[in-house]
Amino acid sequence: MKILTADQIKKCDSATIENGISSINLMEKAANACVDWIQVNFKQAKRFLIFCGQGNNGGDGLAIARLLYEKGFDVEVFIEKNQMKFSADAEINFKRLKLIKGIDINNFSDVLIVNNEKSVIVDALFGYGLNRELSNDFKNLIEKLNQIPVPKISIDIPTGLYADKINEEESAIFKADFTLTFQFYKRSFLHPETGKFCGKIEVLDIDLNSKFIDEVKTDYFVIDGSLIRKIYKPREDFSNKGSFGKSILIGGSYGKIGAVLMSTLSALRTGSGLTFTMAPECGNLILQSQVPEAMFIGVGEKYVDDIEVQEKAVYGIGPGLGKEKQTQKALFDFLKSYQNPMILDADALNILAESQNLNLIPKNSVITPHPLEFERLFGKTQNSFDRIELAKEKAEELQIFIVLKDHHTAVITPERKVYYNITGNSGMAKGGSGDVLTGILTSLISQKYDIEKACLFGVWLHGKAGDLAAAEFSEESMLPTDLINKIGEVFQNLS
Ligand SMILES: NC(=O)C1=CN([C@@H]2O[C@H](COP(=O)(O)OP(=O)(O)OC[C@H]3O[C@@H](n4cnc5c(N)ncnc54)[C@H](O)[C@@H]3O)[C@@H](O)[C@H]2O)[C@H](O)CC1
Ligand SMILES: [K+]
Repeated sequence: MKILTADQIKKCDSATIENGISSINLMEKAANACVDWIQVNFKQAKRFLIFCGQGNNGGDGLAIARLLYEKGFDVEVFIEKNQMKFSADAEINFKRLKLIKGIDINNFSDVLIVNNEKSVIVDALFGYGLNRELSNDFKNLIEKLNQIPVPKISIDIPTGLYADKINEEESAIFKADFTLTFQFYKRSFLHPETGKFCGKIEVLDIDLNSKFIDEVKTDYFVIDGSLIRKIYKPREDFSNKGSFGKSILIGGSYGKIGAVLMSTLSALRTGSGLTFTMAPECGNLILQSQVPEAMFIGVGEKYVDDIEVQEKAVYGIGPGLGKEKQTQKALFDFLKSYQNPMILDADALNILAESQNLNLIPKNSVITPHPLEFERLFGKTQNSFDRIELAKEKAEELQIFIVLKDHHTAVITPERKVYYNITGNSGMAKGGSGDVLTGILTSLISQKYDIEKACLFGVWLHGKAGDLAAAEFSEESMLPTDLINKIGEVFQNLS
């Protein structure tokens, strides 16, 4: 799914309106989509307190108020009465609302303490039109609303957030439990500093012009299920273990054998035909007993001191590797003698960061840093939006894929495209999750998935398996090994 800027969404609205539907009917459609969702998800609610701005986001709110009232809910509307300068469509909806006797129209300043547990606050103050910091009046209102302990729904965007950039520090932002957004994810929903205000996101289809959406150029995408269905290749009949590639997972050191073990198991569960673990001898017994399907290649006693080059294999290097001098030398010797794409993770990235010898990374390789590893490799940035911009530069310069791990992991391609993943949960923020991802990616690439597609599929699969593990064990209790055991269920649901 494409992600558009506020400016592009505005153009998309115009293209939709030019092609038949009037702007007031488009607003009605948007409001109806919200009300349909609210009716299903807030059946028990009695009273909706709807806060409306004067632009089209406010217009949506005014229409939602009318429609909810018609469905039998109690509705109170809050507006800025002292200075009413509605947009044309908001004005029409305001007039329609005034005709209804049963809806109280209050001033923002009339908001009282709401302690009715069946009340819901709806934020329709500003949407993608926000283009400067909020005035103090709005800031105070938002701070007051944020304190009220009832469920909160934002229409299109939580007020105070921009669609596509980060806020100034200390901005007031409405803290939603649910954001009902029209047609597209907005970039701000996907970054940690801003996304935490959105709660659960529901994308509501309002049939915006599909020709415009197909043709509009963007570097930013969300990885959704329909994209994955196009990427997934069911296994062919009449195949053998040689048909599904050879994965070699390199890592482990004394005390950190579990990391490479988890990568190995993940590669197997993702379908790798032949799977090897290249690790120090101290890991042999553990690996052979825990993962008998994998083959063991001993390189060193307590740490990796050599990397063997094998034909037609895909290498995933780094989990539990450590940074011993000999290990560093082994990695550099390997990178100097081997030019095929590989997956580099964890200590392999830390070793590269310390040497700053990043040109040794073979073209089309995949690196999987978390934000701190990214910083060690490429330097500090001010915030996560800047980090993505730097990643685009580096992916292009080095001609590699960067899988930037975060709450919403982003895949950045050498062509500077950015794909945000929306599967996964905070139960995956635990040591070992990254090792699992390395195994999954190595396995998919060894099965001849195109590298970009392997990255998109891999991060999505990882998150999806994590969601299944959280559903069974809770986010607190789920382990990376539970996630590995759910990979199969994700494949079952795909086929
Ligand atoms: N395709 C869709 O997504 C549809 C969206 N709809 C809704 O329309 C809003 C966008 O409406 P717009 O009138 O362009 O902007 P806002 O309501 O967000 O803002 C109004 C207006 O306010 C001014 N402004 C900007 N920043 C500030 C500020 N800090 N303080 C005061 N005033 C400010 C500026 O001039 C804005 O234009 C979208 O989010 C949807 O909710 C349609 O209803 C259906 C199709
Ligand atoms: K809003």
